[in-house]
Order: sequence, then C-alpha cells, then structure tokens
Amino acid sequence: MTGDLPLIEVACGVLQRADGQVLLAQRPEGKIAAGYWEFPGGKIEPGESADEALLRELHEELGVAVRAARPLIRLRHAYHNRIVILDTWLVTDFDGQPQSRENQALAWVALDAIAAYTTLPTVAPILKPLRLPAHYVFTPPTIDPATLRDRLPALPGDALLRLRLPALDDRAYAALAASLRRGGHRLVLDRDPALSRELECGWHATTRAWRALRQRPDVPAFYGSAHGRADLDALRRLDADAAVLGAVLPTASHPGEPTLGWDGFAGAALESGLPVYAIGGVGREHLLYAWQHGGQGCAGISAYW
Ligand SMILES: Nc1nc2c([nH]c(=O)n2[C@@H]2O[C@H](COP(=O)(O)OP(=O)(O)OP(=O)(O)O)[C@@H](O)[C@H]2O)c(=O)[nH]1
Repeated sequence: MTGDLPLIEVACGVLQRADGQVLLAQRPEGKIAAGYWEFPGGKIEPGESADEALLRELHEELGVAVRAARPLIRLRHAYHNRIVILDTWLVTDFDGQPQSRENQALAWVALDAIAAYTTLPTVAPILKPLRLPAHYVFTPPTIDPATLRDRLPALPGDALLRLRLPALDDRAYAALAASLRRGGHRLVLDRDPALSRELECGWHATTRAWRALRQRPDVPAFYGSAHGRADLDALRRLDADAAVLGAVLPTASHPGEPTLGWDGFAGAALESGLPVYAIGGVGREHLLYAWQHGGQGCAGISAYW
C-alpha cells in the first residue's frame, strides 16, 4: 500500500511488427478500467520477476511465446484508486499469432493512429521511447563539416544526431543542418528553435536553456540535458520527449566531474516518466547496461566518432 492506495506491479509488452504497428488490447468487461485500450500484460505474481511475468501473461492472454524482449520503460502512475508500476518491455521476437484468449479485443495499430483509441493514461508515455532510437550522438565540437560528412556512415544507422558545433556561425550551421536533413538524418539542433521548426528537426536544450522555460518550446521534438532526478522531473513537466542524464562514468573530457555510476543512473531514470539516455564515458558497447538500468540507450561524443 502507498498511503491508502494499493500498489500494483505489472509487466506489459509492446509487440511490434516489421511495419511498425503495435498490438493493443482492449480491457474486457468485468476488469478494472474495462473498455480502455492498453498494451497486453498483467500483474507480477509474488516471487516472479518482471520478465517472467511478461512471458507468462503474454502466453496466457495471447497464446504467444516471447523469444526476445528488452526493457523499454518503467512507469509509475497514480490512479484515484491504485498506484501502478508498469514494467514495459519491447518484444522483438515471438512465436505464434496473437489470439484473444481472455475475451479482449485486439488491434494492430500504427503509432500515429493510436490517438484515435481510448487508451489508459500510461499508453502515451510509452509512445515516447517507442519512437526513439537507442543511440543519441553529439558531434565533436570542433569537427569540420567535411570530416563530419565522411564519418556519418560509421554511426548507428537510425541514431539521433545532435549538431553541437559552437564554432560555426548561424548561417553556416543552418546550411549544414539543411543539407544533412535532405540526406535523411535524424537531426537535433541547438540554436534558435525556429530553425528546428523550419527543418522539422529536434531541439536540444542545455540545463541552462531549459531552466529558463515555462512551457514546452514549440519544436517537433524536445530533448534536454539533466544531472539528476530533479532535472528529469522538471523536463517531464515541460513535456520533453527525452533527456540525457550524466555523467554516468568518468570521462577524459571532464576529469574529476562527479559521476552517477549505473546504479545512480537507474535511481534517477527509473519511473521518471521519460526516456533517458546515459551519457558520460558511455558508448555503443554500453547499450545493454543502459537498458538494464532503465535507460533508453546511450549518448556520447568521443565514443562514437
Ligand atoms: N496490462 C496492462 N495493464 C495496465 C497498463 N496500464 C495500466 O495502468 N495498467 C494497469 O495495470 C493493472 C493490470 O492489472 P490486470 O487486471 O490487467 O492484471 P491481470 O491480467 O493479472 O488480471 P487479474 O487481476 O484479473 O488476474 C490494471 O490496474 C491496469 O489498469 C497497460 O498498458 N497494460
């Protein structure tokens, strides 16, 4: 119990097909919140781990056998009559065709079409990590545009790419951003938000920049830097799409800076309500650590170039 409210721990799974559609289930008559659409899953039983509960629930409810899954996000949501901790997994491989075994309606739905369904309030915060890749790469601050272009093919294919180039004037920065955008890169800019709007790119705010905000900036996607849980809470209130939290490990570029370690990272990221990338001494080889500690993935500069 938390206060007077029961605390319910739940495991749920996002089954995603190759075309990007995800499986929604409608809670049947007789269950709490009947009629609402959700991601399939159910309560974690005493003595069970979240991944064991996931496998059991998806087999009981849908008749599928999970072959591969990874943590997506762990949320905490307070309803008027219960608090739910929702351990959400991305199911990347499974055997069998999902069938309704508990009288629930099922639907494969494109992420952009989910708004037409009446969903539980925990569905929207799960769409944020679902739309984001596992890697968020910052450009080395002094890299010249030609070298940058040469090295882009070696980055993880769908990574977010933050153009952090303080030495470029605004004109040169905008021209480079426009041409990379035409090349199909998932860009994040950190100049005037108007440029992010014009080029339909993300916008990244330093802690100093977002602390000056009173509401979400008008940009297609909004990311912010964070150093602890208080920052993550503030970014969630600003409706950020994701945060970058660090430093997780010591780095050569910031010697002596205090580090969170992976446990400190997890302590801040888990149940923060946001996808959180780990940064600071982190590279692509740390992806499993990031997922196991409640992260969206890894962010960095030097480890990626
Ligand atoms: N499966 C699932 N449950 C969710 C989601 N979001 C969310 O708040 N919940 C809440 O988590 C709880 C899941 O309980 P449940 O009643 O479905 O669990 P269960 O399958 O073990 O059912 P049972 O208690 O009838 O055996 C409910 O309070 C439900 O409202 C979601 O996306 N998927």
